Amino acid sequence: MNGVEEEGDGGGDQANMRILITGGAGFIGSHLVDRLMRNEKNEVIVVDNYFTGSKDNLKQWIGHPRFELIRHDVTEPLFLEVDQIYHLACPASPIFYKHNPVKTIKTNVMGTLNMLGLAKRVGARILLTSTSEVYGDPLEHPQTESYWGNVNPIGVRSCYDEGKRVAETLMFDYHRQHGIEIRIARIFNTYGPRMNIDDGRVVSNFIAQAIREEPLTVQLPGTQTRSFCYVSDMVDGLVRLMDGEHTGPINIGNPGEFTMLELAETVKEVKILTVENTPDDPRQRKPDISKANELLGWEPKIKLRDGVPFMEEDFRQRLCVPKKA
Ligand SMILES: NC(=O)c1ccc[n+]([C@@H]2O[C@H](COP(=O)([O-])OP(=O)(O)OC[C@H]3O[C@@H](n4cnc5c(N)ncnc54)[C@H](O)[C@@H]3O)[C@@H](O)[C@H]2O)c1
Ligand SMILES: O=c1ccn([C@@H]2O[C@H](COP(=O)(O)OP(=O)(O)O[C@H]3OC[C@@H](O)[C@H](O)[C@H]3O)[C@@H](O)[C@H]2O)c(=O)[nH]1
Repeated sequence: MNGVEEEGDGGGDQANMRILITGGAGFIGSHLVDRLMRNEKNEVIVVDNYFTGSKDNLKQWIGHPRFELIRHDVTEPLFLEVDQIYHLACPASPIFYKHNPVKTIKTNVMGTLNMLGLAKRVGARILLTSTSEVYGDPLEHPQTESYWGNVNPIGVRSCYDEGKRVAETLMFDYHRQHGIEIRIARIFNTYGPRMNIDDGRVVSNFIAQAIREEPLTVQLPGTQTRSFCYVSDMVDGLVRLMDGEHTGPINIGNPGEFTMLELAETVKEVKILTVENTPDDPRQRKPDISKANELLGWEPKIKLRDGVPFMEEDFRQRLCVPKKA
């Protein structure tokens, strides 16, 4: 995939696993589909409402006998027979999740409740893709899983970060009360091919702007930091977590930390335009990944400077802008 050699057999040692991926038409979800489909014992079902995802991301699998794609909104109940559920469905880019905050929190709360109900009915193991945003604007750095976070409960990001916090609570309550097998990944900023070109997240914005020869929009102050994980590393971490013995929550992310100004320089040395930021933007973010390392034997392999060119190549193809000789 995209110049990066992938590991593993697609996960799932057990014979003939039927695996549901909610949000599987999105960025991370579609790469997870590719990975799980490589194991011939896996049957993969994707449900997605196409809010931020696209059938195009799954075009190589449509019509495959072990693959099924269902248009469905996870805020509605779902009745299927599956062995594992990767529950990703939720808009992830701040511009999209703030666009309809009520729908975002419904997706996090009702969507997770519905998927837990499904897991309970059929005895499936369920993995939630939670987020580093549960740490809010963190007062501890780097962030370990034991940190409870610094989150504004009534801010414009709350539909997402508080939504994911409730989703984590629901996962643990179902686990304690009903014995459901749960896994929680706290994902840190992830990038790679297939991100929506107009997704609004910083890496996709900068790469699209550089290709279009537009100034890179660095939101003030520009010294805020993020840690960026390449998507193949992320998918590998998610599969290890699902197939391992630990509930989590476990941070999955790349600890390499960059300011937004440094990121702009990594993408390309072009003109930078500083623009206003939005409220409650976390000032710093970096995962402590000791737990993922010890419990899952996982660590990221792709450095930012190596991953960005794969994404640039994908964006150039989709924007039909070849690289200048
Ligand atoms: N990419 C990151 O940096 C990052 C970081 C932390 C957490 N996550 C989490 O990982 C998951 C996937 O993120 P992504 O980056 O691939 O985002 P994405 O927006 O590309 O994918 C989300 C998918 O969920 C679908 N979806 C949204 N609401 C739905 C609903 N109500 N019913 C059914 N489908 C719905 C969308 O159409 C899309 O296909 C999300 O849960 C996100 O919160 C991502
Ligand atoms: O064009 C841009 C876009 C964003 N930014 C800055 O880049 C930083 C990262 O912003 P993004 O929108 O990419 O993502 P955020 O880190 O704020 O949120 C993300 O966190 C983890 C996941 O849960 C989600 O994918 C998303 O909520 C912010 O400080 C933002 O101010 C820019 O400087 N310029």
